[in-house]
Amino acid sequence: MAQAEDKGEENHVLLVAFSAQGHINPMLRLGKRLTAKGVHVALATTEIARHRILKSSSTDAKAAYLVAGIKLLFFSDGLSLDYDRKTNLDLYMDSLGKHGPSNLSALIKEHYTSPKKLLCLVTNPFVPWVSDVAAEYNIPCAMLWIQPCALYAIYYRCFNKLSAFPTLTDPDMVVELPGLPSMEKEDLPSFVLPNNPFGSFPKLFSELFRGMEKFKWVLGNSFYELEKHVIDSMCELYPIRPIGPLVPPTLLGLDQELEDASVDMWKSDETCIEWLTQQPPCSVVYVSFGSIVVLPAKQMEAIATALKNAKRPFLWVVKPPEFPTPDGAGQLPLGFLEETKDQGQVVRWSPQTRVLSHPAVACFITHCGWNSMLETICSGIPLIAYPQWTDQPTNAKLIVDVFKIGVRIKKEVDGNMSSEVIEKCIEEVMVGPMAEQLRKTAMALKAKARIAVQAGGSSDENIRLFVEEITSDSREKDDSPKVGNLSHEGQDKVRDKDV
Ligand SMILES: O=c1ccn([C@@H]2O[C@H](COP(=O)(O)OP(=O)(O)O)[C@@H](O)[C@H]2O)c(=O)[nH]1
Ligand SMILES: O=C(/C=C/c1ccccc1)O[C@@H]1O[C@H](CO)[C@@H](O)[C@H](O)[C@H]1O
Repeated sequence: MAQAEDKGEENHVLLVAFSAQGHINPMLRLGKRLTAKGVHVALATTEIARHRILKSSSTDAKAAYLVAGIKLLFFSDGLSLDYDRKTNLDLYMDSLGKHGPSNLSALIKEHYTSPKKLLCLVTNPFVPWVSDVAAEYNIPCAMLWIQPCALYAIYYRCFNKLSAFPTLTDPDMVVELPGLPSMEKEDLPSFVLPNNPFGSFPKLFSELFRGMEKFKWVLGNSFYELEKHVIDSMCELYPIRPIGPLVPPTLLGLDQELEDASVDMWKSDETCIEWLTQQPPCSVVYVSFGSIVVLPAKQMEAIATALKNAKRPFLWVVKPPEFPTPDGAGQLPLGFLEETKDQGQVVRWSPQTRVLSHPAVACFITHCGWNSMLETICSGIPLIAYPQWTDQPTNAKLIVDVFKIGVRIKKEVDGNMSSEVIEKCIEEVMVGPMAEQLRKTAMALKAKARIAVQAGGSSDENIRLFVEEITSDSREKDDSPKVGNLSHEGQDKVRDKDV
């Protein structure tokens, strides 16, 4: 097994990621941007990720430990590999918070001849305790915020009690925050609502956002031109430096960088690319709810009926639930595959970034996971939002009212979606003046994303600044938070490159 021994070299950064598909990959892509600037990078995550990566046979054993020059290291979250973490979320987060720090600390001792060789640790929001491990070794700590900067601003204000949020006595209040549109309760992240059933997340975020001084840098997986108002709104509080979008280089037109830094936790079904190639340009409705969401049977039925009635080619990712339940959640309605065999394809896991950038794909029905959204923005196609939990409701609000690149499936009063509403949304984004406008806006955002990551673009400049600061000798002399963005002057220069 390859190990992250430092072989006496200087300039190491250790990234620490929560073990989820949508958390590890943006961290790896940040790692790749750092290695490109001469930094040695390793990524530590929990054993459950190793287990999943090895099980997905598209990743061979060797690749499971080395990705685009980044070494992967694993530590235990204190639970057995077959434990149902998703159903017992609070217990999982508790165990990770209890066992993670000492196990990560042991990993650092084991893999680095001297922790002093580490320029910094970079963590993400679900493992905020990494900053305490960094402090134990006197290493500075950065956080990669892996959701929109809007979510960073909302949580910061909510958990520092800087603005009013819904309560049990006033559950329907409208939230007004600088740099963001007015938000009703269905637009807010589920973790700030009084009926949120997962107590571990408000506890985790409360500790994180009240102790932000532990992070010398906050980097964001977004780009300035996408979220400028909300990014600017955080300048006076605790600034966030956007360095994204952290998506595969092929989606960004970075042709000189062919290799992506990512892992697959499930084996993707490549046959759908062949199928897409047989479809007319801009005709296919792509549907996926990401790696975690499992839709109730009733909602699966509504989507199935809408796709059938829309009479358009579709590609639907139906990922079998890890722990199936007798109520049919996450399962296709009986007979659907047979009835639609000439109309569409169903796969268990798709090569999503290749799908989104395929000329046959017209739009994406999505749960609004932030990685999926960034990948779609970089592909320049419109979205149909059907958010479920966590950041997704706010991401849906951004799609419709801020980025203006999609529509949202409105829920019925019982909280379900009707097949008629889904079908209407499909028509809205496929044909007519609204569809045309959405597509135009989506293409313009795609162009802005590309400019942000190119040499001299806003995100590239923020990465350059970060590397300059972590590698400069200032560590001993200056421990103050380096949380500022580019100077306004610098930001203005970058802004002038707006398309
Ligand atoms: O069939 C699929 C579905 C999803 N993904 C990838 O899985 C990630 C999902 O992350 P996201 O933040 O969108 O949602 P999550 O799965 O974390 O809820 C994205 O990078 C997708 O490209 C994929 O490769 N194939
Ligand atoms: O937030 C998660 C994963 C949560 C999880 C998984 C397993 C057990 C407990 C919790 O994943 C997604 O991350 C994306 C980036 O933060 C986000 O945009 C998506 O909405 C999440 O689904």
